[in-house]
Amino acid sequence: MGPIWSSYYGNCRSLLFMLDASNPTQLSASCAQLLGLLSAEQLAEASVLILFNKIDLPCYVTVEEMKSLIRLPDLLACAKQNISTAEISARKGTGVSEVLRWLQDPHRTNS
Ligand SMILES: Nc1nc2c(ncn2[C@@H]2O[C@H](COP(=O)(O)OP(=O)(O)OP(=O)(O)O)[C@@H](O)[C@H]2O)c(=O)[nH]1
Repeated sequence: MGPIWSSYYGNCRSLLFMLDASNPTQLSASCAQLLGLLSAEQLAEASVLILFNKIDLPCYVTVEEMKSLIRLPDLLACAKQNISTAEISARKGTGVSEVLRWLQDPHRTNS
């Protein structure tokens, strides 16, 4: 779906980017897609929430290691957007209330 994402950039204020925390083999491709989104001019004002999903599944790489592999500290420092992260399990519902709070937070954006 990545090639058509740009059709949805207009008026986008909030961006939820979901990574599969149970499958590190997708990490580099996901990171490249994330960098593309963060560098899109139309998304410069958007608030970004990076979701590490499927934390209920075992994985040989921890979420902290994944954050390091995608160089999250550098992204937070260099991106124009306000970026937050959350660790969730969409299947079990873990962390989903945090995501809803983020979406409803009026201080997250200026508009
Ligand atoms: N264990 C677990 N499974 C999940 C979670 N979220 C989604 N899934 C399952 O992952 C499978 C793929 O989900 P999709 O929503 O189709 O995601 P996708 O991006 O198309 O596919 P994947 O890359 O495999 O995640 C489905 O069987 C979902 O039920 C989760 O948090 N934990």
